[in-house]
Order: sequence, then structure tokens, then C-alpha cells
Amino acid sequence: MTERAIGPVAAAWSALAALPRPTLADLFAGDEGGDDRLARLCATLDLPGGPVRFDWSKTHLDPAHLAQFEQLADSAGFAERRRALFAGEPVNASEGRAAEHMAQRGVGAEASVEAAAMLHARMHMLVEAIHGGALGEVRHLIHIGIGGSALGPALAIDALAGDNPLVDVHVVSNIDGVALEQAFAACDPQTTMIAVASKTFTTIETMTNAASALDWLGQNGVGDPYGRVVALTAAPDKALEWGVDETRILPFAESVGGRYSLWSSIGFPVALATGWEEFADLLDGAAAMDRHFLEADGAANLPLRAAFADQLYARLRGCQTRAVFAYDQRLALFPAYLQQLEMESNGKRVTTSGEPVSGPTAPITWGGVGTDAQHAVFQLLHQGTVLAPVDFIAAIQPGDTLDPAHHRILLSNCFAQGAALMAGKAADDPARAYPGDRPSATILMEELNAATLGALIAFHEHRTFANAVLMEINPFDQFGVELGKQIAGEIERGGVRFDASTEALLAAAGIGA
Ligand SMILES: O=P(O)(O)OC[C@H]1O[C@](O)(CO)[C@@H](O)[C@@H]1O
Repeated sequence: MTERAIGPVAAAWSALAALPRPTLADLFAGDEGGDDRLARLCATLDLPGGPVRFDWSKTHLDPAHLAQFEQLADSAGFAERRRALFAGEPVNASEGRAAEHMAQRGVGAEASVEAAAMLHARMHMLVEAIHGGALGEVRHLIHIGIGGSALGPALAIDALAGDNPLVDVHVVSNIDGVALEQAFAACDPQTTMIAVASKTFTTIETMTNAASALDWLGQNGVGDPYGRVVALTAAPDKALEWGVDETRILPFAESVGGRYSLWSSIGFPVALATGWEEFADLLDGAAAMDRHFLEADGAANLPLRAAFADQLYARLRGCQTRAVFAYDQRLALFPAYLQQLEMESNGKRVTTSGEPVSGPTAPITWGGVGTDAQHAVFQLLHQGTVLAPVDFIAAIQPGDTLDPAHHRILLSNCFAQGAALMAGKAADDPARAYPGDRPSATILMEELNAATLGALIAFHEHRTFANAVLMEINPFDQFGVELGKQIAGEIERGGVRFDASTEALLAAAGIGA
């Protein structure tokens, strides 16, 4: 009996698994030498907002791995899948849809780019009208959305708006009424607008919160609450039906996925808080990263190179998590943003052709801000029994105006952590020994601004896509979130019996009794 022929992708994975595993110390000290490593694995991109350095030298990628990962990318059809993505072809095969978030930034199929530009022009007009006072005094915006309809705006506003936003924005996502009440407490109803952000305009959390926000306006003397609502959606008909005036519905294309929608009208609160120019810079920075991703080949393609390292740790070394620490208070929400981007995209168990995957898919993304995290979770990173590759993100220019010591200490700590994880330290007392050889990557921006933030997010979008290609999965659907929603709906409607544990919980909470 002949053995079943192994396909080129499986063969590339087998070859990768068979490669020698030099330590980071070996790699820096060996033939390659530290300088060569930097030349090979640290690159600076000159982006619209300033240079950004991507240092992957403290990972275990070596020339043999890079060559073999390039072979894997070829076998998995990376160039063709990237072409199809940018051409607006239905790369999200399970839903028969394209994934055209890049068109929102002016890169992609011509018709989609033109359509996005028209919708942006409409959004621009509304933003200018509000800033110009055409809708009365607007001091606050309560932006109501969840998941991709909330995380991007919250991140961008936190990172860019500073202490004096043009409009004070409160992003409310949770159905827990506490979240909405906190926003109410911070806003004057007479000068508050409501943005209802939902691609589908059906999400129960968002629609329930939106209805309560309208009630709040009405109960506080606003004569026409619907007159204060802006809808950000790919389902304009539903928004119209719900009662939003057509002039305040800002649509976006169905081909823009929820977790990729910051660039569409979902970014409206960002433009309102920071001004249209900043929003345009965000798009420009992302577009520069799009062009890099589209044009660079092999390991010179930085999102693809990052995906090689991601796969090295997730598939070849069995790392079940990856950690991300922003040494920048303005990026405190970045790990949460990445959690949705990476885990909702690549937390899958079947390939694009419906077969079970041949290895682990997305690791769990987690993290926080430095230096806080050093005093909380870094113990495990340095001495714990699990290996978690770490990304550090920082900016050379400070975001504050205090004594430069603040920023100097911040950056020193960031770089010290990467060095310590790699070098480790021997000690007679095992409790005081550090094993070292623990990988990290560093993204160092000259400055955090709208354009570099746009590039940073786009880098991670493309990294996520590149990972999906290497694992042969579809990053653009998310059926895994449906079952829980469906069961919650059944509970709300009543009449269905569940397992004994769930029934007891429902009874304890007095639900459906
Ligand atoms: O924008 P919508 O349609 O309200 O969906 C919100 C979020 O819900 C999800 O569909 C998952 O539950 C996300 O993908 C999406 O970003």
C-alpha cells in the first residue's frame, strides 16, 4: 500500500518542524552576528506620521526559518490570496463576501475606493456641520456600539483626542446599564448627540442601549430625541425604519467587516473628537501600510514576517498565548482592540475548505500597559513555566510635557524587559535564576500620532490575514459568536428548557419564572 502523498503546505510545515532550534544567545553570537541579525530582522518604515521601527531580531527567526516560512507562504498561495484580498474578490468564502477595509483608506478595487470616498465625503460634511454648529451646540457624543463598532473608536479617541477633544465622546458598549448611566452622568442632555454604530443595526446590546439613550434625552427635556441621532451602519434601511433621519445616516459597505470598520463611518466619533484632518491622517497612515503589505515580497514584508514569528511560536513551539504591552498610556486599549482583531479573526478550527485544521490556530492575545504590567504579570513571563512571546510597543517622543525623566524611565524599562527576557540570568539559587531565551519583538514609533496609529492598526490587520493564510483558514467570518447569542434570544423569548445547571441559574436570577 502506498502512503498518501503529503501536500506542499504539510511538507513545508514538516520541514519547519525539523529545523534546528538555536537559542537567541546563539543567534546573536553565532555566524550571523548581532549586526547581521539587526540588518535581517529589524526594519524601519518611513510612514506619513514618521518612521516606525519593527524589530523582530529577538525572536527565534533565523535564515533557515525565514527561507522555509517563505516556502510555506508560497505553498499556501500567499501572493494569490493577497491579490484577491486587494482586488475585492470574495475572500470571505463562507459568507461569499469581499473584505474591503483597505478601500476605505483608498487602496483596493477602483469602484470600491470611489464608493468609500463618496461616503467619506458625506461623513466629512456632517462632521463639519456639527463642528460649525449647524445642529445646535454639541458638546458631547454618546457613541453606542459593541465589538468592532466600539473598540476601534474607543482606541483611536483614547490615543489621539487628548484632554481637549472638539467633542467629548463616551463610547458605550455593554448592555449592563451601568455603562450607559456612567455616560449619562458625564453628559448634558441638551448638548448631547447619540451615535448608533452597528453594521447590522440589529445587535441587541446596541439597540437596547440606543433606545434607553433616546428615553434619557426625552426625559431630560429634549423635544425631538431622534433629531439628535446619527446612525453608522451598513444597513441604512434598518436605521431609517428605526427612525433616524436620512440626512444623519452614514452608511458603509457590507464588505467592511465589523472588526475592520474603524476606517468607515464607524470612525465618525474619532473625526468628531479630533477633527477631520486627524481622521484623514489615520486613513493615510493605514494606506501606507497597505501599500507596503501589497508590494513587499517574502520576509521583507513586515506583517508577513511577524506572522512567520507568530507561527513559529504558536505552531512549532506550542505557545497558547501571545502578550502585547504598550509602553504608552495612550495605547492602553490596544491589547483589547487586538484581542478582537486576532481572536475573532483567527480563532478557528476548520480550513477554508472545511477540513479540520492541522495545528493550533490563533493563540490567546493578552497584555496591558507598561510599566504597570511589570509589577503584575511579568513575573510569569520571566520565570513561569509557559512560554509567551511578547510584543512591546512604544514611541520615542513623549506624549506628556512633564520632566523628561518620565519618558526616559518608561522607555528604559521597555527595552530592559526585552533584553532581560532574552538574556536571562544564572544564579545559584534556582528561585533567583532566569532561564532567558524568551522572545520578544519591539515596534518603536518616532511619534504616536494619527498616521502612525493608522499604520500600527493596519500592520496588525495584515499580520492577522497573513497568519490566516499560513494556517489556511478564513479570518473574515465569526460564526463562533452566534450560538451564545441565539441561546440568549431563546431565554429572552422563554418557552425553551435548558440543562439543569442553566435552569437553576435562571431560577436563581428570577428570569423566565
Ligand atoms: O456592528 P454590529 O452589527 O452591531 O456587530 C457588533 C459586533 O458583533 C460581532 O458580530 C460579534 O458578536 C462583531 O463581529 C461585531 O463587531
